[in-house]
Amino acid sequence: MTAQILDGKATAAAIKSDLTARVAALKEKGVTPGLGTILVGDDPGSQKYVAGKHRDCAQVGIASIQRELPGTATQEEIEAVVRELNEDPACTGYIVQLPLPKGIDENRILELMDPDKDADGLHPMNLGRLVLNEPAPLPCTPNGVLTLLRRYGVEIKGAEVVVVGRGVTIGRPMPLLLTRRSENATVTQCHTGTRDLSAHLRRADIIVAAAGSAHLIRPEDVKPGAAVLDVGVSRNAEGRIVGDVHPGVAEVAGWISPNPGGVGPMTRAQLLVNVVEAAERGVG
Ligand SMILES: Nc1nc(=O)c2c([nH]1)NC[C@@H]1CN(c3ccc(C(=O)N[C@@H](CCC(=O)O)C(=O)O)cc3)C=[N+]21
Repeated sequence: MTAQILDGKATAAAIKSDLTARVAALKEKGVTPGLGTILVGDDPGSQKYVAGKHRDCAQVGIASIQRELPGTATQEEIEAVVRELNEDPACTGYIVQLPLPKGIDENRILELMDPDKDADGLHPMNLGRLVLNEPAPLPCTPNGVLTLLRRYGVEIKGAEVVVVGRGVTIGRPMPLLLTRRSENATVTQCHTGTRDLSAHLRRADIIVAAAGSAHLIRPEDVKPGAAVLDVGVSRNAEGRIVGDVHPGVAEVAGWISPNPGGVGPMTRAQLLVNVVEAAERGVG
């Protein structure tokens, strides 16, 4: 058996085409959504991701606001740019590209953001709203995973889901999304302190691998027919992306998300969704 591909690139393209029409409708009402990005330092990976986000914006008609600071920027200098975007009416949503340089208090920066302009869904107010089941912009990567599963008809209701990882962007919010009444999955969260990871994985109908550990998920760990989402990003000696999922898993799984071409493009698409929804709330 060879797994069906959960094609994030194609799904993101479909989402962007839907958003293009919604942005055009907003513009007719006199509202142009604008995505801001704050990038600190010159990490080539971060530069590439941010450039991709602005390319997406151009495709769907969202205005781009780019702020770049040197890696030597102080806490106060970054906070001044956050305040500026909070005040800027042309900026309807923005992100602070993570990670920030060593010595910068990341959480303080996030807390300073206007939660209504939080395009990532990572502001503590919005994470709190998610816990409380209140409407909030959803964290982009977990929401991208969910959208991909829905798009391909993977049964989530009643499914045993294993989330591997407990990072703030994926591991921690993912179970919150999956256990809402609208999803009704049963979730096990595994991490580096898990005693027998394979035992948990082998029972899973859906695996969300967000550990950042190259080829952690091996074919013998996967129940035949399971859906496997590869969220991890490591790089090999040549600088190529290596995911958390061993290539042999494709022979066992029922569905698999490629990496690259899976969850990454979905993350970017959900970011645009958050920006457009925030602008629509402003209009409606
Ligand atoms: N505030 C903040 N928000 C983020 O959403 C955020 C962040 N900080 N910091 C870093 C991570 C990483 N991230 C990715 C987004 C898209 C791809 C993506 O589109 N990847 C392509 C390939 C890109 C390549 O070839 O390098 C793919 O998977 O097909 C990857 C990674 C968002 N992040």
